[in-house]
Amino acid sequence: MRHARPLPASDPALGDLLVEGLEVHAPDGRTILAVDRLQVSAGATLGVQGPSGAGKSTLLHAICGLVPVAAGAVRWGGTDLAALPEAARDAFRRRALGLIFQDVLLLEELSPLDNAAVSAAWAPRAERGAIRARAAELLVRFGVPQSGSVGPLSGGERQRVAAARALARDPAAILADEPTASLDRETADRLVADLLAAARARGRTVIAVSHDPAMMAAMDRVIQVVDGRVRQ
Ligand SMILES: Nc1ncnc2c1ncn2[C@@H]1O[C@H](COP(=O)(O)OP(=O)(O)OP(=O)(O)O)[C@@H](O)[C@H]1O
Repeated sequence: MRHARPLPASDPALGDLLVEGLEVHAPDGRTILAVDRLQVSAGATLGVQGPSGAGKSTLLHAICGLVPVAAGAVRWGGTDLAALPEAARDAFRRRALGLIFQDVLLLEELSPLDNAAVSAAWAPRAERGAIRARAAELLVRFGVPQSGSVGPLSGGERQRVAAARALARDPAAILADEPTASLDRETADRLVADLLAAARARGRTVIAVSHDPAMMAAMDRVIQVVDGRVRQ
């Protein structure tokens, strides 16, 4: 992987998230999400619940700059992600945000450790050792082997490798979409406990979409998304 300039270290002082007047439209122009105001303090954990098709994933994608927005602002501290061009949004996301999505895409030919430490590839040279060390530590904590290929890993183990990957660079905020969807109760509870403990220990923001009541119960605050609207 080649990058013109290494990205600076993750910024722990990213600040609060403030979403204002946000609108996301489908390609046919239909409004699929409209948020008047949503604030998440730096270091807080927020759960997002709601019926299927309500707009939860769209909200998460807008918050991390993965979908273009038709109107409004998505401010992380002083940066309005919605106002940035796509390349700058991508750079911001790589630098400041850790993503754990439902479809866990791992590099099949690499080991769990190489997958969890993959962000070292685009980090400045001086940070690479720390990222790899953190990735190794997280895999131990999550109970996943570091070596071998990821091919034979179970869905739950893959989910935990993805969580370690999201946390290894120590991002200022972690955004998760149904991180416990494919896990049994015990594994889900352990992942949530580990994820929140790791984030809280370092004052990191967590925003998680989930249908899992146990996960929602562990969050500082829970909002509902219904018909493309946020109910606080
Ligand atoms: N690219 C798109 N084109 C057209 N419609 C879309 C697009 N993306 C999302 N939608 C629609 O927007 C609505 C919200 O979708 P979204 O995936 O955000 O819901 P969700 O609450 O996350 O659902 P689930 O819980 O089933 O994952 C749905 O009606 C969906 O069909």
